[in-house]
Amino acid sequence: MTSQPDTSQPDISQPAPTGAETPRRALPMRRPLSFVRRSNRLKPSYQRTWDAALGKELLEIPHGERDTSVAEGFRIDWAAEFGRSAPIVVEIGSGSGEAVAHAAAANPDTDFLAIEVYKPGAAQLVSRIRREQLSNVRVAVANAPEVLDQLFAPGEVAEVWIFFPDPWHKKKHNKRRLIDESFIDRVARVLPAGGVWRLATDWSGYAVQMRTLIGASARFKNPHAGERAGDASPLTEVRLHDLDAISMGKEPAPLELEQARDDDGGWAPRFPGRTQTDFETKALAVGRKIFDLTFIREP
Ligand SMILES: C[S@@+](CC[C@H](N)C(=O)[O-])C[C@H]1O[C@@H](n2cnc3c(N)ncnc32)[C@H](O)[C@@H]1O
Repeated sequence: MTSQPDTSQPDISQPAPTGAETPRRALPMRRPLSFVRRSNRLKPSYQRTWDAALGKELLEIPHGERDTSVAEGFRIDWAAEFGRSAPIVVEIGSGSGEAVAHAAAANPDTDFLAIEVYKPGAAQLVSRIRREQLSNVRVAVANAPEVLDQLFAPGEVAEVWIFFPDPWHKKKHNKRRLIDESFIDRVARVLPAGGVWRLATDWSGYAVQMRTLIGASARFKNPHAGERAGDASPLTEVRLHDLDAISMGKEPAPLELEQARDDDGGWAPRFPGRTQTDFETKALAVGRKIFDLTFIREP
């Protein structure tokens, strides 16, 4: 079902500028995509919903050279789009939108933008939004780094959520991971001081990468630094039994307690606003552990 990744894309490896004085800008550079291009074909019923929602719940985004890019100069006035001024939560990689739809229904005073490149997933979300008559969600089918750069002014987003980003767990694919230094700068730009970045992953290597990279950024603070360390850390448990290998049906190579012990911790408690998606349910069913992280934008 999957085709070869499109590598003819803008490189987004350069840090985006940050700070209240920083304007929006697009970065036409080269970097591997964090997603593999899959079939965009929709079932007829979803196609009908898609057509009806285009320009309404489904943002009509003019694309550049790729169908997932955002055309240079395209902007959205969010207050006009939602018909009000309310905090905006951006969920990146929404999949079929279980989490964002659930959160939008529970938080009618907050506006939500779901960003997803996979059209059939976005179509499911659009269908859900219409079925549940949620007026506070919009869907952007485009590459998330470009959406952040071009569609938001500095400090315009109250929270950024990324739950279960594609793990790209093979070493040779690690460079495709969405969360790297340049992406951290992008998120920092759109959040105001005190803004919140919530993440979750079921892949311990990616969890450590997030904890290390974002934790090292002067722009973010981990409000749970040092918490859930040692025996209380999910990382200790994963390493001790090599749960990642077991969950993939591979021969485990468990570590001795001394090497397995995660003395750093820093894991957040499960964010109560994050509903359990099918994706997480499947991960738990094969014995994977979930890592939650929260970071606060520093002034
Ligand atoms: C593993 S799925 C998780 C879906 C959902 N968050 C959940 O918990 O069920 C990751 C999603 O991120 C999307 N994605 C990956 N890179 C993206 C990007 N650069 N921009 C937008 N979506 C992206 C993928 O298409 C995929 O649907």
